[in-house]
Amino acid sequence: MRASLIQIAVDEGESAEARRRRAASLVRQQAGAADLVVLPELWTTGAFAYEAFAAEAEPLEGPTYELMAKAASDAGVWLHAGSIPERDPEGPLYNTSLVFSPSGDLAAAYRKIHRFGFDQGEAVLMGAGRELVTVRLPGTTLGVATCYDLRFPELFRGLVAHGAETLIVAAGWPERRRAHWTLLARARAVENQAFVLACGTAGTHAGVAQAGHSVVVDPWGEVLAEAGSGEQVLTVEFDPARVAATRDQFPALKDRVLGLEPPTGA
Ligand SMILES: O=C(O)CCC(=O)C(=O)O
Repeated sequence: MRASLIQIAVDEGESAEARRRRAASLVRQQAGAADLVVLPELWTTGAFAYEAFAAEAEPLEGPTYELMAKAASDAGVWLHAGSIPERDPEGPLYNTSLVFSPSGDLAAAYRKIHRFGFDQGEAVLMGAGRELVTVRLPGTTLGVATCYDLRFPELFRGLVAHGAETLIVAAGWPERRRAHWTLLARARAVENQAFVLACGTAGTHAGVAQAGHSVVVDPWGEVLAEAGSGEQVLTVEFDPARVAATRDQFPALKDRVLGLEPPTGA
C-alpha cells in the first residue's frame, strides 16, 4: 500500500477557498502514486485560528466535502481529507474528519473526541465527539484520530479493539511541542503494534508555528518516513500484513489485563 501525507502549509496570506482548491489539486496529483491520501487537521482555517472557526464552519456536506469527494474519485484514492470545522444544524461546531472512498463516497466522518485548549480555544468553541471511527479498506482497517487525541492511549486501544491496524492522526501540532509529536506517534505504534500515519500542517497561523514533521511509523516503532517543517507531500510504501506478523511474533497485545481491582486500604 502506498500512502501520501499532504503536509499543507496554512498561512493567513491564503484564503480558505484558495487553500481548498490547492489541496484538491494536490490530492489529484497523487493519482497513480498513492492508494491512500491524508490531509491534516483544520487545514482550511488552521487549528489555532479560533476566530475563524465559526466564520469558516460548513455543514458536513459543504464546500470542502464536495471538492474532496470529487478529488478522491478523480484520483481514484482513499482520501482522509483531514478535518473541517463542521456546523451541525442542531448542535455546536465539531472538528470533523472526512474519509472518502475512491469512488468519492463518504466512508466515515469522525468528530474529534479530545478537544484542545483546556478552558479556551477549541475546548470551548467546539463540541466533543463520542464515537470511535474505523474504516475498512482492502488490506487494512484504518483507525481515525485527530491531533490532541494522540495524547490519549485509551482511544487508540479502543480503535485496535475494533480492528484498527493503520492509525491515522490528522493534526495541526505546534512546533514548540514537536518532540512530543514524534515520541507519541512512535509510542502509539509500538504499544498497539500498528502503523501510524501522522499528518500535520506546515506554516504559521494565529502566531503559532506549526511543527510539520509528518511521520509514518511501522508496528515495531521504526520511522519509515518523516517530513521536514515546510509544505511537503510525504509518500511511503508499507505492507499492512506486517501488523498481523508483528502481533503474531511478539504477542504483547494478548497479555493485556483488563478490569483490574481498585486499590484497597487507606
Ligand atoms: O497536544 C498538543 O500539544 C497539541 C494539540 C493540538 O494542537 C490540537 O489538538 O489542536
